[in-house]
Amino acid sequence: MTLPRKMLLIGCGNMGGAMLAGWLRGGVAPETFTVVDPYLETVADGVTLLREVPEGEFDAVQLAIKPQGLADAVPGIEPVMGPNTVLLSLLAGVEWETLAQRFPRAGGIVRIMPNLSAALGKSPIALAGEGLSDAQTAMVEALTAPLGQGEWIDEGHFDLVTALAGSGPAFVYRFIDALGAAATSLGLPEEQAQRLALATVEGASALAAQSDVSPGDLARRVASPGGTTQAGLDTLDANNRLLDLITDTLRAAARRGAEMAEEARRGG
Ligand SMILES: NC(=O)C1=CN([C@@H]2O[C@H](COP(=O)(O)OP(=O)(O)OC[C@H]3O[C@@H](n4cnc5c(N)ncnc54)[C@H](OP(=O)(O)O)[C@@H]3O)[C@@H](O)[C@H]2O)C=CC1
Ligand SMILES: O=C(O)[C@@H]1CCC=N1
Repeated sequence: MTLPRKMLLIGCGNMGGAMLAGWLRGGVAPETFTVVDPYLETVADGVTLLREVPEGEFDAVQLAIKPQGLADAVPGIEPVMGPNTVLLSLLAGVEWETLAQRFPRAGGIVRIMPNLSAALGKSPIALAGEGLSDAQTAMVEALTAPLGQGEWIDEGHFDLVTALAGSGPAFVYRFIDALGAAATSLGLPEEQAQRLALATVEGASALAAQSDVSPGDLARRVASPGGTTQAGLDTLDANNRLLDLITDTLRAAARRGAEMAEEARRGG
């Protein structure tokens, strides 16, 4: 494990903040981190908070700003890059090649796609990069370890993996809401319905994560033949309703990633 000695975090909002929380929770020394964020008010003890990119050398620089802010941010960030600096980019859609053109002096560039569960060390983390030394690869993998399950992927799959694993929590949160709202519309008090919906999804996903059988088999275990669950599953599965809806959902998210790649390529 070769964590960076000094790491610059540019942008510390929803996702950057979740990652920082995950690193600190995982025992990474707070003194490792310098955060640059225009309005963030506080950071954990030991972390340095700045308004502007400082001078100096960093082993790793993480970009966690909105993709649409990249063009404006580049001039301020580029000077901190050097042959010993690995750039990690969370920017959805923005391709490795676009980053390489914007940051030609970076010693290595990696696209990284976690989700908000990084704060709990439970995020899938997709990684894509090329030309990294063994030491740089080891550093990136050491950084992902406290946040969850790192996995190198083909960059051609990045938009789809972003839809699945980056945006995915939002789709799950919608499902929890729908479970509760549906029960409310059928007569259960709202607060009780929401509480039961959340507890059900929490328990079901924890069991699925620990189980040695597939989610499909678990669903079959819940469903007694001719019972209540089967009646519900038949409704979800009729004409592939749920599968088609989720396929359309991932397709729309991935397509937006491809559009954002194009916008970034054109300099947006
Ligand atoms: N949210 C998520 O679940 C996920 C997000 N991502 C990616 O992470 C990135 C960040 O998303 P998210 O955290 O949701 O966005 P947020 O808007 O919550 O966070 C971005 C932060 O960066 C700050 N910022 C903006 N410009 C600069 C700058 N030039 N220098 C330093 N800080 C700056 C913003 O400040 P201010 O608001 O004051 O402008 C804000 O605090 C995006 O590229 C997104 O694609 C990837 C996976 C999941
Ligand atoms: O919505 C977005 O564009 C980002 C990428 C994945 C999650 N949030």
